[in-house]
Amino acid sequence: MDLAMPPNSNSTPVTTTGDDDNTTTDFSLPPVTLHKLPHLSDYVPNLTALTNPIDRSPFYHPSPGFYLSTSDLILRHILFDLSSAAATGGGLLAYHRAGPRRTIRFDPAAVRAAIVTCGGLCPGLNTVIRELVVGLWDLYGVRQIFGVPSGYRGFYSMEPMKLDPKMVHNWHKRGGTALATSRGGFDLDKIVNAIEQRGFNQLYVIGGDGTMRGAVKIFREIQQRKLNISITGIPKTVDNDIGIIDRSFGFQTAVEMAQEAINAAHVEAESAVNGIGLVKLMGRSTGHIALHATLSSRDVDCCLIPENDFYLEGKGGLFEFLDQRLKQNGHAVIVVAEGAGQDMILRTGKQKEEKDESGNPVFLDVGPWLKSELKKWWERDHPGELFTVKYIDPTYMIRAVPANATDNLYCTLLAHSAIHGVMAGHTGFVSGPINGNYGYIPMEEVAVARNVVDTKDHKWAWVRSVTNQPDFLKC
Ligand SMILES: Nc1ncnc2c1ncn2[C@@H]1O[C@H](COP(=O)(O)OP(=O)(O)OP(=O)(O)O)[C@@H](O)[C@H]1O
Ligand SMILES: O=P(O)(O)OC[C@H]1O[C@](O)(CO)[C@@H](O)[C@@H]1O
Ligand SMILES: [Mg+2]
Repeated sequence: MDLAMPPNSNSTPVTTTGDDDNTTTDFSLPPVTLHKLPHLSDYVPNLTALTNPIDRSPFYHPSPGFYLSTSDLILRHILFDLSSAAATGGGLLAYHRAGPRRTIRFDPAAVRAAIVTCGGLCPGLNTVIRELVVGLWDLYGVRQIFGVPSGYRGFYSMEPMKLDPKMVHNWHKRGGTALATSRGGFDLDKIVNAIEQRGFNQLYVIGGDGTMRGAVKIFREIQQRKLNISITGIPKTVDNDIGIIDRSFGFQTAVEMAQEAINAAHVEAESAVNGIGLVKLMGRSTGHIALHATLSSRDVDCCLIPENDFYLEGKGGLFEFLDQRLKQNGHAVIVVAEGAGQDMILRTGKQKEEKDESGNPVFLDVGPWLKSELKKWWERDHPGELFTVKYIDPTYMIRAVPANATDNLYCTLLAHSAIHGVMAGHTGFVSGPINGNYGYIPMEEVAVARNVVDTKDHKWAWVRSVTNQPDFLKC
């Protein structure tokens, strides 16, 4: 296929030569729409402008092209069917690329950076903290770096911890977050007042969707008060439920850990007569961990996720399927994400209303419920026949471990991207990989973008073809 793209054109004509018959067809590429990236200069007059100290780094020796400018972009979608107007109808969306800028807007000697971790654990949290500290220190010469303990509430209720490279040296080898984390405790006024009182002017907020919604509020309040404070979000969620970015850090590590649980469930199930191995995995409202662990393991007979309702009884139901599987193979492995099947679990009115401290709905435990339903079914339909369900709940084990090698490298790139953007004066943004390259995405967009499993796309079809499980669509 030939592509002809004249520069400086709003709507870009493209000529494609047919693969089969050499015919040419003319299409046109729509204009690029660039997402505006907030900058301190939007509301702070007379900002400092300094040459990037990386210029003097003995390690980097910046060559032409090392520094990125506002004209360096990443397209949000890189795959198009040019013949479909809908594919490109709204224009091509683009983000600014992440990386060092020639001019920085903070004097490193005047920087007081604060790092906070919020929400649940995720492999790699400590690596991100470590790399923020080491990156600020080594790349930019920042010396005043603080950890805010225990999530958002720590801003106004606890003393910050002074951090330096020596202190964080081994943190990437530890699971959890050395700063501690929490849910709830978001009090906007108290938080921004504390930030002002402590003199923090760079905020690195590591967390999931809830954290990003909170960070947007802090960002708006900072703008409202016209403060020379830059805030950036580093997306963290073991569930991989944050949208726009390719995937969240720690997710691959969690999937690897999940596979170990599936292996154990498979061994247990195989070694019993009519054995079922049941594994519950994390995934409050998305089934990415369950899906990816199922695809990589290949030992799973049925994968149940929140995005795909299932039912137990009758034609096309789980019990009918398991009956067949046990007859064929003598064993079966089920993986269930924690948010799946919630509608089927009986709960009191009070339980329906229950929320955690951050306002997330509290789910009933689908694992023990399903185990008990399986047992009831077998006793009813196969009285006297041998049957075993081995239930494994590795929920917290998969997120409490240190990051694997891939996630560790990813965490470093995320941290460095965040630092470069903040030092350049950007604010209200999130760093993350988009189609394999790192970009800056307005925080407001990330806070509302969700990444759920699309049960109509090829990946879910792949799961179904690997497991041969029912589609659970009642006819
Ligand atoms: N809408 C919101 N406005 C302000 N703060 C919020 C909002 N939603 C959540 N938060 C705060 O963000 C923090 C983390 O939120 P939450 O517990 O939902 O975890 P998360 O960031 O989504 O991470 P994860 O889901 O991976 O555990 C909490 O302190 C919570 O109070
Ligand atoms: O028990 P905690 O710490 O509230 O966290 C549980 C939740 O955190 C997550 O790991 C991330 O949101 C979910 O999968 C899970 O529902
Ligand atoms: Mg969340």
